[in-house]
Amino acid sequence: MIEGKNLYKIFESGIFSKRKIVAVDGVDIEIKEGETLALIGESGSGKSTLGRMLLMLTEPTKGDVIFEEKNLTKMKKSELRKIRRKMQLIPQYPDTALDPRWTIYESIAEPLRIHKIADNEYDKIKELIEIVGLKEDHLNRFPHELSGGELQRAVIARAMALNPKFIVCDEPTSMLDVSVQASILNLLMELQREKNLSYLFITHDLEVANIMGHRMAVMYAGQIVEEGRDILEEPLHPYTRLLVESLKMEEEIADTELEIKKSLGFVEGCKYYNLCPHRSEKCLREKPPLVEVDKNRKVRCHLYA
Ligand SMILES: Nc1ncnc2c1ncn2[C@@H]1O[C@H](COP(=O)(O)OP(=O)(O)OP(=O)(O)O)[C@@H](O)[C@H]1O
Repeated sequence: MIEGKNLYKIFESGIFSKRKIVAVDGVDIEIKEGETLALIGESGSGKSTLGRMLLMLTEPTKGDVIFEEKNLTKMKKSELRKIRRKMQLIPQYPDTALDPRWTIYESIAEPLRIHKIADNEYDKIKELIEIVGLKEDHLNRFPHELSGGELQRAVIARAMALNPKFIVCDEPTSMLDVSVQASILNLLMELQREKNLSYLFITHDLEVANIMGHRMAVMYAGQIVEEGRDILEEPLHPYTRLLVESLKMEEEIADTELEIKKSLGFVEGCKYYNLCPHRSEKCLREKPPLVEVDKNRKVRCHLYA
């Protein structure tokens, strides 16, 4: 469905002495219909640049992008514009994807208007926000009046407006709380099942990559160093092995910290519990509220609650 062949992107920076940055260094990549390829790698390894090249938002320095058997790199701008509606981007920061001066309704309506779609615009938009789990009431709000999770749902609704076939999800949940993250990942998986979407899912989180990806590709310094299924169970490249080992170490550290906290009775309750001469059972179990003892003084202690 979409393929990148021998893709390179070389950026030039600096005004006087031009410095070349090889962001993507000869990548071959293929994503099939209904498939998610999870792309992992550290910051600066070229993941976003590769994603943007597949969408032709960043022009490749060299190489080809083939989408539904058409070579996008050889297309005229006018032809490309028609194809673009089938390819969308869900970015890391949902607030940058929506105009802060527009209501959510206007933001979702914009692509429909540009592509002159939907006679019954309101019904179409209402249907879209219901699909992503928002309510009609959200439509008249501005982006700053929505939570991070709601905002990302609105961005997904906008991306879905033109019935895309391929979506680059660029760290779509990394700015969200863990509980909200899970619901957005579930929504993306549901949409994929219903609409047979293909995703390039960019993340630096191995666990998220493992949940989302049918296959995984590991990127390092602009190159794909390992690709395939079950990579985390049996990593081959030394860099992938290092990533998997650090994940295991992080999990072990988190488990140990939790055990220590539990043994100290610190999981909930008062942070000063261990040292406090006035501690009680309640202090161990319940986090004390910050109470106003008089007009000029507040204290976080159960003795005053
Ligand atoms: N427009 C640009 N001009 C110059 N250099 C750029 C540009 N965009 C990206 N780069 C450089 O290309 C390299 C790859 O950047 P890219 O954003 O693709 O990495 P990434 O893996 O997505 O990182 P992150 O996870 O932090 O988003 C980096 O060295 C970056 O500084």
